[in-house]
Amino acid sequence: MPLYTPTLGTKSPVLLGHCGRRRYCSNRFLTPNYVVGFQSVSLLFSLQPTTTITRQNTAPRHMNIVSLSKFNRNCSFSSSSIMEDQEENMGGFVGFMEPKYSRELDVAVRAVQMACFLCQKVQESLISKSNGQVQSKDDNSPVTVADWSVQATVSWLLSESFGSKNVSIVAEEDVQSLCKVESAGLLEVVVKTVNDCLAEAPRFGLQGPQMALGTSEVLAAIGRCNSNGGPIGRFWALDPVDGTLGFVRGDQYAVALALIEDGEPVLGVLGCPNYPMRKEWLSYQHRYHRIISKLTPTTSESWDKGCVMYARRGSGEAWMQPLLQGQKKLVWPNSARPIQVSAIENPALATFCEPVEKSNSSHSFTAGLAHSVGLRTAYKNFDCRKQPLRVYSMVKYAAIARGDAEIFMKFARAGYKEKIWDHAAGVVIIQEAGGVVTDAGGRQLDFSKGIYLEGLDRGVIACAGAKLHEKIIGAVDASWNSSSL
Ligand SMILES: Nc1ncnc2c1ncn2[C@@H]1O[C@H](COP(=O)(O)O)[C@@H](OP(=O)(O)O)[C@H]1O
Ligand SMILES: [Mg+2]
Repeated sequence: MPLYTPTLGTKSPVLLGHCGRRRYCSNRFLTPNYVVGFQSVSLLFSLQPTTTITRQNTAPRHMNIVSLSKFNRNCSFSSSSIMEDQEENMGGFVGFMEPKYSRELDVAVRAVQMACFLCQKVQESLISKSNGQVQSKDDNSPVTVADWSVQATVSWLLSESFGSKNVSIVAEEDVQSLCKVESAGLLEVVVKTVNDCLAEAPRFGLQGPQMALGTSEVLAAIGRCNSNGGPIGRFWALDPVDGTLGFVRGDQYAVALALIEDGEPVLGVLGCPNYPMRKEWLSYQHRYHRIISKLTPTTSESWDKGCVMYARRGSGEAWMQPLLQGQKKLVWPNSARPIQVSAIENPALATFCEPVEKSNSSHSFTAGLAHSVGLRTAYKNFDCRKQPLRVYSMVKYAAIARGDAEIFMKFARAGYKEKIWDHAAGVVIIQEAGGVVTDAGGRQLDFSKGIYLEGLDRGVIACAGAKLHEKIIGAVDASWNSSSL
């Protein structure tokens, strides 16, 4: 049986079990059925799957807590001993039983952590050097540096981890424009940015290159992301910097990575470097966050920490871990905690979010919907006008998954085709956190038709629960014909 060995440190895999929907082992989220796992695997095997031993706080440190309430048949077993520092919380996957895609999820989360680290550095220099005056993406601007560099870095890390022959990636940037003579300066900065980031790989539990990558290797890594997706086999969908406008404005943006197999997203990882811990701060500009952070003592839960959310299809769990700070080393599970959608079902109590730019989604149409179902809206900035929560990028998906908002709606202008990398990671995370994501016709988004969400009916609707979802779908049907969309 395959044995998953964590990439971090010299310690052995963890012996915690994962057992179906919402039964994860975590000190903070204990479920009733636990057994004590011992270093002796034969002893553990001798226990019946239904055996229940209540967890005792006095359990010796060399023991671990293993939930055997339901063995997942897809799991495999490892005979390795226990990591003490991983006892606290498993953060989504484990070594003792190895659910499918464990290794892919491990590498993806670490790679997104690194990508966020890279983006933070670029965004920081953007804000400090340009005083907010930044060029658009097409003009060899610093944001382009982040886009290219994240794509190269993630592509290189995935290829190193799984072998380039086994890795197929669909991503936003294509390599041609970077190969032009006039892009030589930009390419130089990208190569440096990628190497600076990859030099930190061991800190994130991944292997970096032995020598700095040359220009051709960086271009090759970017160029490898040329898959067209499709219905068969496995590919990664990457949006290196989602919410470009948010990024250049020093506001919200996300790094989104999903693994799609046979047309279905099976893993979703969303890095949200500016995701505030308080939802009210989502609609503030970055500069307000900076002021607030100076006034508010920084705690481990502070807004500027940023986070990575992730989920595996069918696990019934979604997780959030903070971004790695300073020079710290990523020790799994990196204080991960489970996240869940909000329990609010009453539209009058629900908050809805949507894109900041009305060119990306019709604000007037969603305002009509909000009114017709009686949605509450969030207060924006300091002016107390009632507004929905308008946030750049897939951070909106993150807000639903974490329970900070209940509804996300996007209705692009007619003719605009949504791309798979703008949704795949968020869909898995929301669904595993307990939410619902469909098009406005109530159908699952179709990730099997290439790079676009072909056949999307009108718009995307994500909700914390089925009741809210049903109401929104009904409201769309009722008002669509009279809309200008
Ligand atoms: N006219 C349009 N209508 C709808 N979506 C658009 C659009 N133009 C760009 N987008 C997509 O919307 C994403 C940003 O989402 P949001 O508006 O929610 O912040 C963009 O991602 P990138 O910023 O990665 O290009 C892009 O994929
Ligand atoms: Mg995008």
